[in-house]
Amino acid sequence: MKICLVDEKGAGDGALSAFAARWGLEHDEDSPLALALTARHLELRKRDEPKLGGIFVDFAGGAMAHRRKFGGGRGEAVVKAVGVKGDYLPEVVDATAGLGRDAFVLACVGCRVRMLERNPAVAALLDDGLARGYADPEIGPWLRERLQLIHASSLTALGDITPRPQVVYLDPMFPHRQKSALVKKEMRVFQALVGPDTDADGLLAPARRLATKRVVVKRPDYAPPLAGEATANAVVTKGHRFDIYAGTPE
Ligand SMILES: C[S@@+](CC[C@H](N)C(=O)[O-])C[C@H]1O[C@@H](n2cnc3c(N)ncnc32)[C@H](O)[C@@H]1O
Repeated sequence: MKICLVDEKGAGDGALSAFAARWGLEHDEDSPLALALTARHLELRKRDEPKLGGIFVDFAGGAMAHRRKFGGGRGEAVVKAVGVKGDYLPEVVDATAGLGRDAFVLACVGCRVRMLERNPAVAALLDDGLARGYADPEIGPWLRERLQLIHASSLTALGDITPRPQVVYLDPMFPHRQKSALVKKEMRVFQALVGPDTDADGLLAPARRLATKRVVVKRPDYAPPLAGEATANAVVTKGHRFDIYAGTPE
């Protein structure tokens, strides 16, 4: 994938090309998107709209820390949708990890989550956030146990995942209905990188074969069900639906 790679921490040409090779990235001076290695973290920017600011993954601080400390915990819709109850904490494969927010909410309540992300720049952002999260004295010890990243496409990789999880979680990108100026700044930067996941329908069948208990699909409330497969079972919030499908018992 071509993107403008920026070295702001003085990593040097060798380190920058090793980083590019590791993630399958190619430096492109003319790309409208930049991935900057700064002294603190890896940051994605939209070069033609600098006012939007950069995005990076931060599990230990910022909005995710606030959500961990003051958010809904077991009351979060995604937690209810995967079926957490009492001592039951399902193992989850998050097959469309993105910036890892939903996976982190699940990890915070005690679920083990294997995240799959195919976009190399998103995977690099996530890996950078995980490394800092793993090193954090407060969350590091349990985060290392509960949250892992696999850089792969779920369309092909779901068939090889062992051991099988109880739940597979899907949250593919869906075209936004709001005019782009209204979409949150951060979301605009992310959308510029990822775009709609037009092949997402192909994820439902392999996800249902892999999960031993259920598949949960997050959709905006105006979106049709994934792969046109309607289900009566869903957790509904303001703005979203978490559609629930049966998996394949062992
Ligand atoms: C809407 S975002 C997910 C947001 C995530 N739930 C969160 O809480 O941050 C969708 C992500 O799924 C990824 N994705 C889509 N199809 C995929 C596939 N077949 N395999 C792996 N990742 C995929 C996209 O690259 C994108 O980063």
